[in-house]
Amino acid sequence: MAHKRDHELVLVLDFGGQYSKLIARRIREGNVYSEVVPYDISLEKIKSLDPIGIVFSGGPASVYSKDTPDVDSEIFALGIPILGICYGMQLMCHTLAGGKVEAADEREYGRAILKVRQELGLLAGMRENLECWMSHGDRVTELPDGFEIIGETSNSPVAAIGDQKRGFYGVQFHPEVVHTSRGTEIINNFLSNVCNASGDWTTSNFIEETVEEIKAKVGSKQVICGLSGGVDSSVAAALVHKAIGDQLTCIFVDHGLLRKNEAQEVKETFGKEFDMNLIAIDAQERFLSQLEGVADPEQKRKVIGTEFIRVFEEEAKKVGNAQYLVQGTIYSDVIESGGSESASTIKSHHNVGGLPEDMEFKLVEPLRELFKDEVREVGEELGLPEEIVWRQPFPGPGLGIRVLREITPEKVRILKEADAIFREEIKQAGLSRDIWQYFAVLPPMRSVGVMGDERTYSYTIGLRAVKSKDAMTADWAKIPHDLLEKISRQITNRVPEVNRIVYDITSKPPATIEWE
Ligand SMILES: Nc1ncnc2c1ncn2[C@@H]1O[C@H](COP(=O)(O)OP(=O)(O)OP(=O)(O)O)[C@@H](O)[C@H]1O
Ligand SMILES: O=c1[nH]c(=O)c2[nH+]cn([C@@H]3O[C@H](COP(=O)(O)O)[C@@H](O)[C@H]3O)c2[nH]1
Ligand SMILES: NC(=O)CC[C@H](N)C(=O)O
Ligand SMILES: [Mg+2]
Repeated sequence: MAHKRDHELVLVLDFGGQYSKLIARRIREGNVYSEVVPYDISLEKIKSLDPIGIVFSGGPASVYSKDTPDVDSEIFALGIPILGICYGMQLMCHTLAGGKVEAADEREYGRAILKVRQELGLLAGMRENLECWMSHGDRVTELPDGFEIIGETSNSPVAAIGDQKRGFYGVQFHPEVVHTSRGTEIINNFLSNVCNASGDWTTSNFIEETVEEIKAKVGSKQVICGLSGGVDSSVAAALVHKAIGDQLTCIFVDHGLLRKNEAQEVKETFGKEFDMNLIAIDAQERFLSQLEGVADPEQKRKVIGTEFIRVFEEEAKKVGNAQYLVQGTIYSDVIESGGSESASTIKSHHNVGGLPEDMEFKLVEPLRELFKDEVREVGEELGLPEEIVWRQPFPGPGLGIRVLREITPEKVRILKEADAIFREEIKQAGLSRDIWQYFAVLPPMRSVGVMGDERTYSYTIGLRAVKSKDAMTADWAKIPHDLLEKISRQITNRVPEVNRIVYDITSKPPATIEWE
């Protein structure tokens, strides 16, 4: 996004955090323009941009290690308010006189309860305890001069700090994620109480601008789109179709790793709802043969990413040698694939980090900067049907990353059956809109059981169900025990290869939503 000169600006310095972009989004939602910039941006550049506030993001490094991302200490002399989040707070304490950061005895991931000690600055107006989301292994043990503690959790005595005079604040938790209750208010407090922002920014019209950009980019050329039936590629296809109409051909690939009956359902829905060219490809055999013997999760993702592109290349030749490929890539795919300079690779999403190096397509990814909930808003505004907009996310590599380790046709078949039963039960219980994503996984293990007085040595199925909004953080869904019991009974009765069911009760972080 171009710098909007005439508006107030808050800069987010990116230390490689998973949520850096989310911080900027929250600030813009608070009506102040914000941009993410690399942490090593020069002081001169900062001065020339004249921000009203600066945020230091989180990041994977530890401030006390060697060669970690840091800042020029002069940044604290510019007279600009600063908010440090997680690594950002630790860096502030490590750099300013008097502060100290050490590895914590106990690491802290997921939910924590913040006790507000002082309703000051960031925490103004927040008397009661707040639910907040943590993801750290280091902690601040000594405060820099001038700072005081304004909030604590049971594991982090220094969970929120401030130096009111200089307008410096720090939080160990992440106010930018939806799982931190009142996180938005904390960010708004920083903007209005600390930076004295007037709030002169409004989000511009995404659809109109994007349609114009697509037209300008592809002109009269032929374009293909990888269409999965999921929200992201449907919204991307609808946007591109709005821009260039019949120049677009959508390609749906059945790689043999789809859910039970999915290929049929996607073809039907799209035939009915969309007036677009659609080609369906049966590529089951080629994907499964490429995946034979591949067990490493990252390797599997790369094999799948490459094979997708090979199929698209073949099809592109048949539709006027199309050189543009539309993908429904969204921001979480990008950041998890290690999409910023100092960010870790969490997993290579097939459509970003899993792409082959020799790919020649020019990519058209109109949703690359958006989060899932924003994509859904755009989908609704474009008038896409509810069953598409609110479809639960399904990863491009499909069951390929839910059969853990090596994939065999038998394992895919077992997982398909168990997963279909789980989804059917959730739907029947009326919970499908309540739970964000729910599915079964097949771990690479067997265990002993007894069925009809006979010993069994069979597969375990893991059930995963989470609540989320944007996939950046997630909490496990509290499915009623009697429903879990029914699901367990149904799966073990109806899928003979399975004798044990486990339910995943980890949040993200520390886990991710998928198991691979
Ligand atoms: N079976 C498929 N056939 C063709 N393209 C696919 C397929 N699966 C994934 N893709 C491409 O990869 C992109 C990323 O997949 P991803 O699953 O994240 O998105 P989606 O399927 O569009 O949405 P959702 O996250 O809701 O499932 C898709 O937007 C699409 O362009
Ligand atoms: O298109 C995709 N290609 C992939 O390679 C991929 N991996 C995970 N996902 C989906 O992304 C969201 C976040 O997943 P994780 O918490 O497992 O990282 C969840 O909604 C996942 O289902 C993928 N989508
Ligand atoms: N999320 C973060 O910014 C983590 C900071 C640091 N790596 C820690 O573990 O404490
Ligand atoms: Mg999908």
